[in-house]
Amino acid sequence: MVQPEKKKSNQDVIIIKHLNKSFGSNKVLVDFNINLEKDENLVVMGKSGSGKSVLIKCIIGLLEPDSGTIEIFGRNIPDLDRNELDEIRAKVGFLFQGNALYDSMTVRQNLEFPLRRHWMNVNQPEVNKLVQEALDDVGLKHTINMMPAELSGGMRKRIALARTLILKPEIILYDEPTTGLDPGTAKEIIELIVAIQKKYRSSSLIISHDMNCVRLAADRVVMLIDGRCYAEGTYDSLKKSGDPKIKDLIE
Ligand SMILES: Nc1ncnc2c1ncn2[C@@H]1O[C@H](COP(=O)(O)OP(=O)(O)OP(=O)(O)O)[C@@H](O)[C@H]1O
Repeated sequence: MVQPEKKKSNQDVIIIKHLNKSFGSNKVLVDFNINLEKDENLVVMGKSGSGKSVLIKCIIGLLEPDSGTIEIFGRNIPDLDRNELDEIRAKVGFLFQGNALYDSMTVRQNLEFPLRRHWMNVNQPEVNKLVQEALDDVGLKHTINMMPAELSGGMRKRIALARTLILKPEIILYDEPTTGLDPGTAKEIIELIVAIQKKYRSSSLIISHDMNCVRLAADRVVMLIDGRCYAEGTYDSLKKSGDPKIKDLIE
């Protein structure tokens, strides 16, 4: 097993300890431990069916772990009630794999939606400014009055990212952000993720099995193998590993 490298900072925004989650006899997460440091892009890699989605669902409180703790900003997610979870969700952006845009709403209405839900006191001029700024961040100001169906797959991903960014989240969780995109568009999305992290100094946890995403975006990589954090390190350090399970995943 590859040992963790020396840590960059002591500020962890997510700390997951001894997380266990099974479905019947299927042990998906087994004593799983990771931390997300402030200002880093952490990629969690794993094969199909390894438990990446289960992990992200536990983090956002959609699935209840069997045991273990998931601390975000010092609050243990499984202990929170609906209102407390909502407060945390306003500070933790989540980019869904399928984007989850509302097809019957324009781009503007999609972006206004989280503001109306979480920042009820914000006035219309401020809403307009935030919508423009979020669209500018993803390079799609001209799509403001378009419907999602009029956009390409890459553009829909960018709009979904703009909708995540509009609440200025301190943490962003990405669920397979490049799935379903052609390699060129996927690379653009990865570059955007890196640019966003630099601009807002946010912390990102990215679930992915896309090697380009790992190579280009990850400050640190965690390998989810057999339900555990099997290895952790930079892409370069893991690439040099002789461990067959690591080689199998990274190649
Ligand atoms: N609600 C559920 N009920 C029963 N089993 C589930 C449930 N959700 C996930 N699983 C099981 O947990 C395991 C991990 O699934 P998960 O979706 O987390 O994999 P993944 O790593 O995200 O895969 P992929 O890359 O294909 O999306 C699988 O064996 C799956 O069948």
